[in-house]
Amino acid sequence: VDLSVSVLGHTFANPLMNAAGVCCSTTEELDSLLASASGTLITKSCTAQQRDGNPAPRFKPLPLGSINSMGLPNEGYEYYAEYVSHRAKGGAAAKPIFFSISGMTMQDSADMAAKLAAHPQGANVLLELNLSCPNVPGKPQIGYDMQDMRRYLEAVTAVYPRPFGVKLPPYFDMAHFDQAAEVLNAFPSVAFLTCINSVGNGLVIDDTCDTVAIKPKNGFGGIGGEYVLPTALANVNAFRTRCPEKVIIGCGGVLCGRDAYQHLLAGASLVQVGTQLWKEGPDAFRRIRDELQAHLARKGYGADRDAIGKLKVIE
Ligand SMILES: O=C(O)c1[nH]c(=O)[nH]c(=O)c1Cl
Repeated sequence: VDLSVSVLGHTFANPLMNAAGVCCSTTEELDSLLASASGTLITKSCTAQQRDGNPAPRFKPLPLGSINSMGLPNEGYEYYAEYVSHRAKGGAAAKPIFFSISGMTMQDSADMAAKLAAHPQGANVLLELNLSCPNVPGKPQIGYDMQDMRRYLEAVTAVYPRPFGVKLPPYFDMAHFDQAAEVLNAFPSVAFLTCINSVGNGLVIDDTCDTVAIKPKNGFGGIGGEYVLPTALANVNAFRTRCPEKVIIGCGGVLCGRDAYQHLLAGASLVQVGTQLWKEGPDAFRRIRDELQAHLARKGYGADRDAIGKLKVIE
């Protein structure tokens, strides 16, 4: 089965990649993804300057997923810009690299986007603008404020001439799907949507000691893993149908090849792996890729792209 996917001006050997934030904060981690069976990779969401992030414990793996309130720890924009200078390749050896930006202010995001636009490897980098970090105390999610989201996209499109994408939070109401899609469709250069970021502000309790699992925000943090697959699939499909000109990247609840297949059916062209990558390491990509390949073959598909958006409803 041909797993290659050609979207956004690039061809990927397969649709799998990491979710921003997981196994992608340092050169070593990023190189481990580059060496893995993933189709491509994305850098940790960066801010203008290096950040330590929230106090630990700030991440906990769980039987059915994970909770995190990292607080945007990252090495700063220049570190990741330097990384893509050596690693992003065009031409035959292409492994285009996604670059996640999550400025502490709109101005910071616009400034970093302008720098990325001028980057020598700019044509081999795909910007994913993070509008959905749920874990910086005092900073409400941009993706949940439609006017804020519009202002952000106006500021970034004013300085970033290339097609780019946004990392969206999960929405849970049809009216919100409609409102968000209306804003996003007003920006043709927003070429892809990554659905979803973690389900914000869950609370995990360790009842052996009657205590919350993580320290920041009195234990409130973003939920990932098995818990979120139905919500992720709904968001992939909702934006697939509302934004037909945009590419959808699925993220959320992918543990195995069949989960990735479900994201394709829902309308995703690429599929990100977060919590399961954290638990299993980059070898997860070979396993999930082979499982996806086997599943598509069993279903009689010649290529994974033939499955994209093929979800049937009950008439
Ligand atoms: O706390 C984080 O660093 C974080 N954690 C998430 O679950 N999603 C994000 O976009 C970010 Cl930026």
